[in-house]
Amino acid sequence: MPDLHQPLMIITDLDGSLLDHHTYRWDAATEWLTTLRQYAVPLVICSSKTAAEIIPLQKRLGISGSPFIAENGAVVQTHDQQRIRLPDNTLTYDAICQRLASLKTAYRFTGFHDFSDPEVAAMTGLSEADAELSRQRDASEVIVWRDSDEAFDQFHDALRAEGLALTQGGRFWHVMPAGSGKGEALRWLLAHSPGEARVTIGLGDGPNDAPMLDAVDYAVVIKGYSKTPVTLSRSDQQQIYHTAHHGPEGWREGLDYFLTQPQ
Ligand SMILES: O=C(O)[C@@H](COP(=O)(O)O)O[C@H]1O[C@H](CO)[C@@H](O)[C@H](O)[C@H]1O
Repeated sequence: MPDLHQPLMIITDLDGSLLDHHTYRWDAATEWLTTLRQYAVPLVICSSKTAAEIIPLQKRLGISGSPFIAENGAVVQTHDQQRIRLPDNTLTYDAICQRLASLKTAYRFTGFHDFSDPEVAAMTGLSEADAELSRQRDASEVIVWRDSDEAFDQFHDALRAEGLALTQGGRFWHVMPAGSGKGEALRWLLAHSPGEARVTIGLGDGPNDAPMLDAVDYAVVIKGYSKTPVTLSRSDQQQIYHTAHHGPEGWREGLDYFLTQPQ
């Protein structure tokens, strides 16, 4: 079991994990946030939210300046505040939107690019100001699917042919460059982090968190609301914990499980 006296790193998803799925509050996690600060354990956000959303949130969480993973792994900000797009720093948001626009004649879907701030606010429960931050995307698009299941499979193939990948968050589908993802981004960030190797604990609730939860030493699968289960490829069951609670209560439960058990 990991313990607070060894070099640790916590990697966390936001919506439905550290943040409540509906209210975006994190009250149940505050005690652990204080403890992690006391022990100087880095807390790395790994979310499908944008950098524009994550930076003010880091400030409110007291972790400003920490590296983070945004847009499902298509964007990474390093310890020295360099922001890069993965996998190869080339595919911009505009380029992704252009490729998606070419598929709009064949399939029915709507992206954050096409919605207004009030529309995104109404779908998500974010304020209009926060919805605006969620629409400041650098390297991935969020979409609402409006076509049939059959068309969805063909759409997925068409995306692959365009060099794009698809993943599912708690609320939305996300289109990003092929080869990017939360797991790839975490591996990249760990490889580019200075200092000693750290034992990693990851927490997430959605199918898009699975690659991140496969890439950490200890995985907390937080009870989510998505109908799609979180399926991990790893088989080391002793290093995986499934919570009974949703959101920040589950987040607290997961850290309690791995960090407060007698050694
Ligand atoms: O797809 C979704 O359900 C969420 C998931 O975000 P996480 O990876 O769970 O932090 O992300 C989208 O919606 C959020 C609002 O509910 C926005 O804040 C994000 O920018 C957007 O990517």
